[in-house]
Parts: sequence; C-alpha cells; structure tokens
Amino acid sequence: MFGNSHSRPIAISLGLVVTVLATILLLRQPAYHKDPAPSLRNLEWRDINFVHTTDTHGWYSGHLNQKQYQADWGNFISFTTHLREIAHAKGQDLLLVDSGDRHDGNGLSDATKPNGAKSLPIFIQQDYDILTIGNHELYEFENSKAEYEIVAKHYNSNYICSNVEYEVSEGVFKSIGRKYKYFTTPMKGIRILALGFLFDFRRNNDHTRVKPISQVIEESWINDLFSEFTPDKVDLIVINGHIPVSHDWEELQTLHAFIRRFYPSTKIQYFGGHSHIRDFAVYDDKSTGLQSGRFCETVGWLGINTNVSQSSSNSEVKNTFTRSYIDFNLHSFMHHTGITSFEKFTTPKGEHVSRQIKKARYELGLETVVGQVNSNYYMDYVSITHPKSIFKLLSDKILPTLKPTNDSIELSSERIIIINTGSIRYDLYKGPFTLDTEYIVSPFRNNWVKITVPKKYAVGVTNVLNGGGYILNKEVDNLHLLPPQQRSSRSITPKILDGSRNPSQKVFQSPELSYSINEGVVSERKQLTKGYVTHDDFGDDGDDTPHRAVVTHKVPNVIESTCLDQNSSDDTPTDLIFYDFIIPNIIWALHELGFEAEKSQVSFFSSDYLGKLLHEYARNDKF
Ligand SMILES: O=c1ccn([C@@H]2O[C@H](COP(=O)(O)O)[C@@H](O)[C@H]2O)c(=O)[nH]1
Ligand SMILES: [Zn+2]
Ligand SMILES: [Zn+2]
Repeated sequence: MFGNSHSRPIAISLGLVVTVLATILLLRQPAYHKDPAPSLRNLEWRDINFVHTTDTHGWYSGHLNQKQYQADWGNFISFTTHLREIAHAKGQDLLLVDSGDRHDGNGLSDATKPNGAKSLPIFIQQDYDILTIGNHELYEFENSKAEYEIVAKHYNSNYICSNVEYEVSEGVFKSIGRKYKYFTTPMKGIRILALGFLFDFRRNNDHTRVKPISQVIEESWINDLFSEFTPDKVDLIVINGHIPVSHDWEELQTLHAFIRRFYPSTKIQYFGGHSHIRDFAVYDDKSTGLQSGRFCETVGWLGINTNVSQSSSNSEVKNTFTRSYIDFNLHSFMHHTGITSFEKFTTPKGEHVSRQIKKARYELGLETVVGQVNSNYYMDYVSITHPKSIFKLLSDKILPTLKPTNDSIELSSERIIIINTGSIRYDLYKGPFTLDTEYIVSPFRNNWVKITVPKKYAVGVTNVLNGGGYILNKEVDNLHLLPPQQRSSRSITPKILDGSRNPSQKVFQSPELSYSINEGVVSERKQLTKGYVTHDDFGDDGDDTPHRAVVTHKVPNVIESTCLDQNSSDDTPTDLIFYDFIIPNIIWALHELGFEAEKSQVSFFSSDYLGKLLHEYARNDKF
C-alpha cells in the first residue's frame, strides 16, 4: 500500500508519528533501563562513610537459590572498590568494618578440615580497615587457630580485639589482635580511636580466653589508653563489637557509660553483630550503633558528618548520622555505584575472587546432588506444627532415623530426642539437596549423647527449656541457646503477625518468590519482594530495597521427637538423647524438675549429626 502515491505522505507522516512516539518513549525509557530499580533508596554520603558486614558465616558464594542475595564475595569486593573511589573523589573517607562470625553456616567454610581452610583465604581478600572476632571463631580450637594464624595475621593492626586472648604457647595467653588502633583517615584527617569487643561468651575452647566488658573497663590498660588519648586528640571513637546493638543488651550500655566518662561529647560509632538482624540504635545525640544482619544478605552503610555543631537535639543526630541496609545483590551494588554495565562494575580482583569461589566449590563438590527435596521447609515462616515446618520434618521424620553408633550402646524401650532449634540455621528448599545444603541447614558437628532417667522427668524437659526464656542463658553458663530469630532487639515489642508492622525485620526465604534482578519498577505493593522490613531508631526507611514484610512465627528453644508408650508407668527408664552442646541445659532442666543428674551420667550415643541425618534422608529418596 505504500506504493500508492496518495498514501505515501500519510505513510510518511504515520511513520514520523511512530518514530516520534517511539523516540519519546525511548527518551523516557533510558532512565528506566539505566536504573532498573528507581525505587531503591539511595545512600547518603557523609564526611566519613562505613561499609559494614557481620555474621557472614562462610556465605561468600552468595545465595545461589535466592536472587535477592545472589552477589558473591568477588562482587562485594568490586562494589567496595568503587565506593572507596567515589568517596575519595568527593574528598570523603570510606572504611570497611566486619564484626565477626565467619564459620559455621555454609559448605564453603565448613566442608574443609580445618574449618575455613578455603573460605578464610577468600574472606581476607576484602580490604577491611577494622575487624574483630565472633563466638564462632572460639567454639572449636581449629577455628581459633585459623583466626590467629590467618585472619589476625593478615589484617595485622586492623584486627582489633580488646577482650579475647589466644594461647600462643603452653600457658602463655596473648591478645588475639591489637587491643586498639589510633589512626587518621586519609581524606578528611579524622582521628579515630577504635576498639573491638566480643560479648561475654563462655563456651570458648580452653586455648582462648574472653574477658567480659565489665571486667575490661576495670583494667588499667583501657583507663590509661583513654587518659592518654584525651578528647582533644580524638574526633571519633569506633567500637566494633560482636554484640547486638539493641538497647536491651546490657554490655554496650555498660561500655558506653564508661567511655562517656572520658569522652563526654566525642562522637562514638558502634558496629555490632551476633543476633543476625538489621538494627540501628541511637544511644545519645552523638552516638549510634549499626548491626548489619547475617549470611551475606546485608551490607550495612553508615555515614557520619564530623562538623555538625555540638548542640543536642534529635535532628542533630539525624544530621550527623545516616544508615542504610543494602541487599547483597548486584542490582543494589551497581545501583549504588551508578555503574550500569557489569563489565565496568567488576574489578580484576573481584573477578579473581569470584573465580576462586567457583573453583573452591567445585573442589569441595558442594553442588553434588545427593537427592531431591519435595517442598520448602521453613524455620519460622510457618508454625512448628505446619507440614512445611522444618522442625516438624525433623521431629516426625528425621530424628526417628537416629541410631546409636554401635551395638554395645544400651537402649531403653522409650526415648525422647531433643534438639536446640538454634542448631538449625536456615530453611530447606525444594529441589536438589546438595552437599552445601547439609551445611547450610545444620553446620554443627556435635555428638549425640544420652542420659537415662525416669519417664516422669524425661517428659518435662522440653517444657522447662522452652519456659526458661532468656534467663536460661544466664543461669546455665551463658549458653546463648536461644535461636537468633528470637533474639531480635525488637522482640520486646509484642510481635504483630499481620506482616504490616512487624517489629523485627524478617526475610522470606523462598526461592520461588525471590525477585529477578531485571524486574521493573516496583510501583504496587503486591509487586514488592518479600524480605526485610527494618524498624529501627531512625524509622523504617533504612532498607535500600523496599520489601514486603512477612508473617513470622515464634520458634521455641528446643523441640522433641518422642517414642513413648502411653501405657507404661511414670518410672519407666527413658533415654533422653540430645547434642552434647546442650548438656548443661539438660542437666539444669532435670534439676528444675527435681532430678539431680551429673555430667558423668551422660554417655555417648551417636556421631550422626543433624546434617548427616538430613543428607541420608535425601540420599535414600525419602522426601
Ligand atoms: O555447636 C554449636 C554452636 C552453636 N550453636 C547455636 O549457634 C548459636 C549462636 O550462633 P550465632 O551465629 O553466634 O548467633 C547458639 O545460640 C546455638 O543455638 C549450636 O547449636 N551448636
Ligand atoms: Zn552469627
Ligand atoms: Zn555470634
């Protein structure tokens, strides 16, 4: 029809209209294409900026089946390289901080002997300016040794730990890192005094020592240090703790009161960890604390203006400090650097580390498929009685498969197996069960032990442990038995389960619902990805990616799997079987019930740890 001479002008003008319209559309689209997620909240840059990680627990490969946390450690290194360049181009400073817990949670860290043999060389590729130790570096000696010989050695004066000692030779204990660091930032010349603390942890191996903060502040070295570095010599104090920053965790409050005696108006920034949440707390008008989640799901961002006047008001705090929680994915990383092509984003070092990770995963066979899982099984997205609860799966199907390691172990006809829910670290997803899955769901290699007690006592233990709440930790040798999800700083506020204003931020961990990096503008609420919705002392605008909150359920301290005869007498000898990790708790619970037991009555039962039971279940096609 365009051959018709009369129609040609129309055709031309139609073509023109289409072209113009297309051009207009295209002109509007580039902003959309250049920035596929305009809904992301931008970072605020200040005089000094911090990038913070904590509780990485070996997740350096990224979350392979959750796109929203799919960046790997190499991508993270590229990201921070650009951020540092941006900061320096603006004449600002950028420092990297990590708050510990690098083991126990992923095949990359836990499938090697010693633990961390492949993951720590990957972790230390990141250029941290300040880092400290977590409790997972102290349960097992091999982890402490690696911390001392690999991590502390590599970072040298940047490895700051003011209350943990390591046995360097028989009976000789030395600080595992530097007790403090005093330095001046390269761009703004900010004089920083940095210290590092682990919470009052008592399950450390015998070759290490942890001094509680309450004891450290009585020591002469810290009093001398603060007397030497008088306020006129310090612009900013940085405390890097493997300690939750929430107001209800007393240790930082004690430390803060102590520091303020020497530095009444110096800015103090705390970095925290351990309870695996995103959190930000305002301690006073010149002091705040940031905690940046867990498992390479979050990169924390903290900015401080150093030149804000000394007057005290709420807006002063907001003018001084800013915080963000960045989702650990390329989409967020690239957005915050303003770089739109991956080729430009990835740095040679970042690329090298990503290759190193792939190689390590291949060598460890982490993607070796053992079997198939028929459904998602959740930790707290459903109640523990729901068919999709991982705890129901364990108590109904997995724990009954536990057998004694050898035939000489005497068995009673009745038994109760108890596990601390903290021994489960992650949801189990539908699809292939790989070697990695085993470590992700339950990394701990504890032994099962048994004690035989009259049935009337055995049946009460779970209830006592679950009624113990937080006091349990303090009374039973500070075991920190509570699973992280119950240790949220926000859990003091009653939980609202409609998902709209959940006081503790939560993530929905289903791969089915994780979003695609190329997803368009999130304009409608129903299009938001389910994930963390953080409510902290600055409000609820901290998450760089606006998420939709999810319903979460309370998880008890322990769950049990029973094999009991309803008709037998109360005095029937009954085997209580549990991980050796919770021996003190079980003895304490029996005592509460009126049965006095000694540790010597507890005997070995099996070395088939939870991960192995799950592995076997998958291998035998039982899901
Ligand atoms: O052998 C172990 C060691 C630890 N746990 C559980 O881990 C948490 C502590 O983990 P964080 O990452 O420091 O929060 C502890 O409360 C135990 O529940 C374990 O089960 N077995
Ligand atoms: Zn942790
Ligand atoms: Zn911890």
